[in-house]
Amino acid sequence: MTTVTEPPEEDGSALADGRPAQTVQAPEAPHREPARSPGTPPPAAPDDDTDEHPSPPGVSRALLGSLLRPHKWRTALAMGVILLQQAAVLAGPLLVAFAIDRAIPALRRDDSGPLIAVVCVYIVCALASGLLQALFIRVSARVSQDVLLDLRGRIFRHAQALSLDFHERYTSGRIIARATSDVDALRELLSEGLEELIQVALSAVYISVVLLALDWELGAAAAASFVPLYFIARSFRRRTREVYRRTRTAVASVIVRFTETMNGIRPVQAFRREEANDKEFHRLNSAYRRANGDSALEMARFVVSARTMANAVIAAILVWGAYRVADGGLELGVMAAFVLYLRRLYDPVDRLGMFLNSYQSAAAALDKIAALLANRPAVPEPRQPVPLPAPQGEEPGREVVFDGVRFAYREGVEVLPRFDLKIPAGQTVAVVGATGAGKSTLAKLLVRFYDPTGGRVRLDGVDLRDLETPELRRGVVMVTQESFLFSGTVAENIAVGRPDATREQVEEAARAIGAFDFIAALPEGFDTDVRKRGGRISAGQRQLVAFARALLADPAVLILDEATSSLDIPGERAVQRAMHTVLAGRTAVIVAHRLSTVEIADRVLVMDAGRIVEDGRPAELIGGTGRFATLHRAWRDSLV
Ligand SMILES: Nc1ncnc2c1ncn2[C@@H]1O[C@H](COP(=O)(O)OP(=O)(O)OP(=O)(O)O)[C@@H](O)[C@H]1O
Repeated sequence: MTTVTEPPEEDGSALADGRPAQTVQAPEAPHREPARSPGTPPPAAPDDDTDEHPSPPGVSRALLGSLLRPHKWRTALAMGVILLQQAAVLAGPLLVAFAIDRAIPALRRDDSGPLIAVVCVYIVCALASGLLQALFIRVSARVSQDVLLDLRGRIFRHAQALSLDFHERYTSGRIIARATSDVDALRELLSEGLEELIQVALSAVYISVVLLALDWELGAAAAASFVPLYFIARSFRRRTREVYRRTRTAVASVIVRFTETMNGIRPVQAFRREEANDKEFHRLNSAYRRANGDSALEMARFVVSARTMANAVIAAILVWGAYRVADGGLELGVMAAFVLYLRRLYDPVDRLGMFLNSYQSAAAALDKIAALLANRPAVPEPRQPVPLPAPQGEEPGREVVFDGVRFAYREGVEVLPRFDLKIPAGQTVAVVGATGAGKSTLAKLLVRFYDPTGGRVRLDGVDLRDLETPELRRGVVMVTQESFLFSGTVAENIAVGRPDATREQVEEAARAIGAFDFIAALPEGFDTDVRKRGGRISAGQRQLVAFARALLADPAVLILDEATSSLDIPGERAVQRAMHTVLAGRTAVIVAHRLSTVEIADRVLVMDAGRIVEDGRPAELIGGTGRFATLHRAWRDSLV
């Protein structure tokens, strides 16, 4: 890869043993950055946070069901509690009616018993309502927190297990958006919205029953007013579906741009991209604001229509009720209770609006999350795994064969038209060629980041597709050009290659590679945290740590996607020596950028447009008249 990529800052990822773990280092940066000016974050995603596989109808619901199912008893308990709580709250107006129509006349007859009784019941109801509300909040909060914990875990595990192919198109910013702002939208629904809905729905049912019991004619008129309210809510839901989707997409774009700019902060500053990035960020941020504004406008419309309708109903019932009281057909206390209940019936209209707001937002978010979770790894686990044959001899190396391999990243654009290659066990092959010739693609197929579109890649005769991931991971290891450090200590970073390694083995690997001395000189030696001050190590030292990792992993096949960043001469020598150690006895493929590296190879392959155009021992090719000889001569002349 000849594009000069900045060695990335160490990621914050904790040491994790996830797929694709065939690398002892992180997989390559999620997206290649082909033809774009340096410092510009990738053009992907900002306006197109559309999922290639939108979740089919019902998938979001199924996801929600699967999240709630394990908590069905606690959910039922929360429902029971809120039912009782609402009963306690709604007893209030009934008690007022009783006090007016029964207790006060009784007091006039010097009988204070009913008033004392009604006051006692009122106090008990108020206390019970408070306690039950607290219990409901506790139970429902636990359910919602558990659901969110589960969901965040699913997103993380799933994204980590998806193949490189997925990560190259989805971008890490979008995954972060799914796991943060989308999960947050669901949290709002679960922790606040659902409580609102349950309270609104229950109080509507209770109040309707009480109203019907108080006076069935007025009650029926009040209940009938739900019909237009239902239609108003339905039309709000329909109209706003698109607006809320737009909001989710817009917030994802903002997060994507933010994370990508910060990840590439060095080229951004080096190429003075700040102003251009500012403008672009402002555009995306404004789109987010517009989308939020649109949803707030729709909310306002809903609340105004629902409130107007509710007030019209209350006014009509007041007039009708007043006539009936005047006629003596209705007691004044009943009329007062009726109006109080009616107020309570329509007061939650705003809360219904809040619920619909969080519901729409959560539905759009859940849709996005479900679409992400619907992605299947492009390199699936084998149905009937085949074990690798027992190693022949002492050396770890195994034979690698590319057998009629064809490969295309995109349909119709073949990068490897037909590729045949046999690498005997223990051989070190250096692959050279112009940029875009297909060298890294070859490496990616060998580590099974992708499966070939035709033909097969075999390791000791076994198709890579038939190998279980742990076996493939043990057998083939790739050291990518970014010497990636996970957060943790230097020792932990080396042990990524073999998590069960002892401290002695870790130190032994470092010693063999020639990294022991500089690690021992760090403030806390092998226990130095690579992300803390003093733990920062140079690019060459990172490469040595990466080699120690690979040595400890002890794979049969090692792929080195060589770094292009130039090291100083002593640094380069140290890396070369380490390379000798780590390659000994293994089958190795080096995507070589330094011609000095080629000299340590047993064989050189010159690639052009996905084909091998020269193949031979370094000395043979250098002595010949082909492309490699020309290239080598030019390099040697440049050294003089
Ligand atoms: N993820 C991808 N999606 C689509 N096309 C890709 C992808 N990765 C590589 N390509 C294309 O495949 C071809 C081979 O790329 P590859 O990275 O294998 O070349 P390379 O020889 O390693 O080049 P370089 O030395 O510049 O890294 C190029 O045309 C490249 O644009």
